[in-house]
Amino acid sequence: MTAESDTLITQIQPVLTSSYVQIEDFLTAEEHQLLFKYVLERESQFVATTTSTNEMNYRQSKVLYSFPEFSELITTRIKSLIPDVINSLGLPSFPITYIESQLTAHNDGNYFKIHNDNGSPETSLRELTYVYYFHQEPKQFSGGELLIYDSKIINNFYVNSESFTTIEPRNNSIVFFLSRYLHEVLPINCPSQVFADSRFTINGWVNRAANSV
Ligand SMILES: O=C(O)CCC(=O)C(=O)O
Ligand SMILES: [Fe+2]
Repeated sequence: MTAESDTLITQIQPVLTSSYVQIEDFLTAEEHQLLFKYVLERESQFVATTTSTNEMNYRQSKVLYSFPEFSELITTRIKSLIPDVINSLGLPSFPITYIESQLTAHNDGNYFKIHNDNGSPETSLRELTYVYYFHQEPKQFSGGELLIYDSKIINNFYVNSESFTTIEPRNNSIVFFLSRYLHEVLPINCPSQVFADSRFTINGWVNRAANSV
């Protein structure tokens, strides 16, 4: 196919607007405080993140993969919100098998470039992405907005359109969106570079049953 016909196809595809839900006050003040303390005590257990494609310079942040004391609380609460979230996003309901979770810290200069969350065989059952944001008050970083791109379908693939929605990583809020949406985390500016001043998240994926569509 020529570059010219490529351009033509790009131009005629309709833009599919991405939708998302952001819910404030996801944890109680006490839970939020306990979580923050828990994270600070485990700084040494955080490791550098990688991506499933192992591409260089695609993602920079730290992650804690095991935090049973909180992952249980978070996933239980997410399960109770799912019917409302699915409704708000205008999705048909789907059978949920399991919910993944990880805990990340973005500090000065960290970022996550444009990607989707279910593009490989191991991740193809991820239907919904959630991101719970928490940080120290007053906030000690700027940047780190989440951009969710609108889509177009080209040659049977979802690709990002140029338009996007900017989401503020608001303390104690949780965001839900479709895992297939292209999204990115803009670079964080955290002048102190102190771990406690990071942009923290508990984020993960709601997986559907293998035989559901
Ligand atoms: O931290 C965020 O806002 C999004 C993180 C993300 O896209 C991911 O972990 O896949
Ligand atoms: Fe993502």
